[in-house]
Amino acid sequence: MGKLGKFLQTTLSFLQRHTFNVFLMFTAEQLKTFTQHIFQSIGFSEADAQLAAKTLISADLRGVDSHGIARLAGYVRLFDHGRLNPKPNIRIVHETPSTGVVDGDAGVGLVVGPKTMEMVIEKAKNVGSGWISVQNSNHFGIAGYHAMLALEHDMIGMAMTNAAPLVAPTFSLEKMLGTNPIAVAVPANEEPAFVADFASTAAAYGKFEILQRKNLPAPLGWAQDANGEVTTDANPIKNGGALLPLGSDREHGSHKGYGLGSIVDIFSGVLSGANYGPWVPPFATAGFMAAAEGVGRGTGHFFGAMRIDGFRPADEFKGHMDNWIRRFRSAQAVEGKQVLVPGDPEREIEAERLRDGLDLLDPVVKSLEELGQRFGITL
Ligand SMILES: NC(=O)c1ccc[n+]([C@@H]2O[C@H](COP(=O)([O-])OP(=O)(O)OC[C@H]3O[C@@H](n4cnc5c(N)ncnc54)[C@H](O)[C@@H]3O)[C@@H](O)[C@H]2O)c1
Ligand SMILES: O=C(O)C[C@H](O)C(=O)O
Repeated sequence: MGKLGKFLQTTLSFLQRHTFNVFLMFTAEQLKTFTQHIFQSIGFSEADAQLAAKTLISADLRGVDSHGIARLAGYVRLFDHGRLNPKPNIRIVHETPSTGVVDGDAGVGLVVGPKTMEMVIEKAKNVGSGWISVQNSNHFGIAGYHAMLALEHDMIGMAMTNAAPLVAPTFSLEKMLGTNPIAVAVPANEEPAFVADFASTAAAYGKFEILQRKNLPAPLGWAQDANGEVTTDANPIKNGGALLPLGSDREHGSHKGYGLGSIVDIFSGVLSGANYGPWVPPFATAGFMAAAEGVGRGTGHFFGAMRIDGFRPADEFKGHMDNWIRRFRSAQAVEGKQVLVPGDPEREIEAERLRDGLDLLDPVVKSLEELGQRFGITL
């Protein structure tokens, strides 16, 4: 199709959406194809664009709306600012049989992550476990996607990353850490896997972005203002404030969230030679693109895989995981509630969204339409 044809198609789709308001449900496949084409438009190979799209849309499918296609424009902004290499040479630069450092060559973490997971899984196959710290990467989306890649190999998977400094450690007025998530995926047999995947802060920054899109305040305990006082500001960073570690304040255990976020930062940044703490380059948050002078290279991640049969026969372990999961789910619950196991909510949403498609908020659709117009791609 010529440029004019593409322009007309994109414009028609825009008019249809806004005139009849009928196209707000999307299938995951539709979003994946659109995302792949956008990544190809900025120079990704077809295979890398496909992989990046699969990683990104896994968030939308799992109900993690903060970290899916809503962030696509952000990744393109990284490219526009010269921070994202569309054709990276992702390679091990230092290793032992079980450990190593990968240089992400300024690629997107959505691709660096799964490729590094393949390397840790290979190491685990050979020597029982594999651990790789990554330097010179960019934002990798949801940590859970990467950790879960180990499951089909009867391995426990782990993934973590450091991120833009938006978080004030306990008693700090300065933003020193990212929202630094941790994911651990553990296989079971009859039951679906245990997948814990969360930021080391009271909430991921993406949850603030959702509140901003909906024009809603933030719950108390998520952020502090410029003076270190509690705030319900859904845009605390713009106004000089900061996000709070898991626990929110010292009395409720923020020192532990601060500790967890620091462990992630040290494993991902200091161990690999990436930037760490306040030097981690910003992601795509509007207005925070300029990278502070670095102490390392790019953003850092940390990945691990452990072979279950390095500990005990895999079937025996997975049988006990089934038992663990069932017992926790059947714990007596408070009125009107049910005890869940990490991974349960996302799996339920994924089944629904695969069946019914998924809805996107208007500002997200608008950002996709703008990308579509720019690159002549129809959503
Ligand atoms: N790439 C980055 O820089 C970055 C930074 C921060 C967060 N993230 C991602 O953002 C996403 C959201 O993070 P978050 O901190 O907002 O997560 P969250 O607070 O929504 O917690 C999600 C986790 O809690 C579990 N869960 C939810 N309800 C539960 C219940 N009742 N019982 C037991 N478990 C339950 C879920 O299964 C999941 O493991 C994650 O996927 C994370 O990896 C990425
Ligand atoms: O947005 C970031 O800088 C990090 C992360 O994706 C988050 O939502 O907390």
